[in-house]
Amino acid sequence: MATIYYDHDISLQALEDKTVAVIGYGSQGHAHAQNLRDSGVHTIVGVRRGASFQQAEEDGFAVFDVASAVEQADVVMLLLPDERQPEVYRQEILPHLRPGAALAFAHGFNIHFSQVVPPVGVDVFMVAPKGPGHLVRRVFAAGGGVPALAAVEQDATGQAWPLALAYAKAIGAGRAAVLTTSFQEETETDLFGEQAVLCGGLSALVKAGFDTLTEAGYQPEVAYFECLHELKLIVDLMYEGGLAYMRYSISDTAEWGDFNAGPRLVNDAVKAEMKKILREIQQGVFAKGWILENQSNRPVFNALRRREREQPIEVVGRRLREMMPFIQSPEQRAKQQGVAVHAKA
Ligand SMILES: NC(=O)C1=CN([C@@H]2O[C@H](COP(=O)(O)OP(=O)(O)OC[C@H]3O[C@@H](n4cnc5c(N)ncnc54)[C@H](OP(=O)(O)O)[C@@H]3O)[C@@H](O)[C@H]2O)C=CC1
Ligand SMILES: CC[C@](O)(C(C)=O)C(=O)O
Repeated sequence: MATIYYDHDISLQALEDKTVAVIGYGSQGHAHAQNLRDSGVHTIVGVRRGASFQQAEEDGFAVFDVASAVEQADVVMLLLPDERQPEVYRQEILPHLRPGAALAFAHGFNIHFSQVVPPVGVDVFMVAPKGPGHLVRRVFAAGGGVPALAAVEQDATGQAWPLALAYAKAIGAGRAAVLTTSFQEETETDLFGEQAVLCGGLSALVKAGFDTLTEAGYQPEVAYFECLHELKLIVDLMYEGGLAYMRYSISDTAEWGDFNAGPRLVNDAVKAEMKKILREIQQGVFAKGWILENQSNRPVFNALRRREREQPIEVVGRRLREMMPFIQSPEQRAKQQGVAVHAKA
């Protein structure tokens, strides 16, 4: 059984009189920085000059280049894209880390796969929210929290655990659940979840459903609402009350179809493929491929990203969402709530 901490188990004392430098002001960065500040933690931002730098300044933070932020920090939370972290770490972080400072991560990839090797004498911990950064901020601002996994890789000061837990509480995770884990467990389960279920598995399921309906001659708009739009409404029920609450709300006809069709689709062959994906993650095969893809300037990633944006389901979806002004686009939400939208190429 996991050890789970909640707000009432955790003290913020370990962060008192400390400066946290949030490095990167993208999806996770803006959320951590704003939640920490709202929790009374002295927070500065370190990022290169550009859109994020400007946004962090507009959001009222003292913003510095990475090296200057690190020089001032007791806790350095590394929220750059995983693939950029090793180079920035070597050039702009390691030479400026204070002895006894803490180096923190929101995902274990670079520590687990040895792309970042911290010196002895610093604490190394992780607080990995189990949710997208924009929701880490949105849920916190609404009074809730996104659960997080916490781990300590190196405890040089003897204070790494109270610090990690205090950090988790300050970003709102203690309102939901803070689970203790290891860098290895977080890295492998996170990569598996995003590939097999949350992002890869789900996108492929949605697209396959949309294609099946449109190839059979049904209208793309009908297929979009059936296979993508309604998914959010169904998943909201699962989030609130598990599978049982979703099944309580849907018709008995739908529930009967769920029981019968689900296992035919996600059958032993699919589970065998999931196990293969997990093995590739555990053996470092996925990590190696992703590192090499980045070293060669992302030729495959960029081609796939371009192709995916022009899929028929995306084209019809953009048009239909324009007619539903109550669904805020990322840009509208940012304008209304003053939150950052990090543009991706
Ligand atoms: N996205 C998520 O919801 C989740 C992410 N994580 C983890 O959080 C970490 C951050 O990921 P994420 O928030 O997605 O990252 P983003 O891509 O959203 O943000 C990247 C930020 O880093 C800045 N940046 C990029 N390159 C450099 C550089 N060379 N020097 C200085 N700043 C730079 C960007 O600035 P600019 O505007 O100039 O490009 C931007 O502010 C990762 O470890 C990830 O695995 C964990 C859980 C969920
Ligand atoms: C599901 C994707 C994720 O793992 C996340 C939001 O938790 C990520 O790395 O972005």
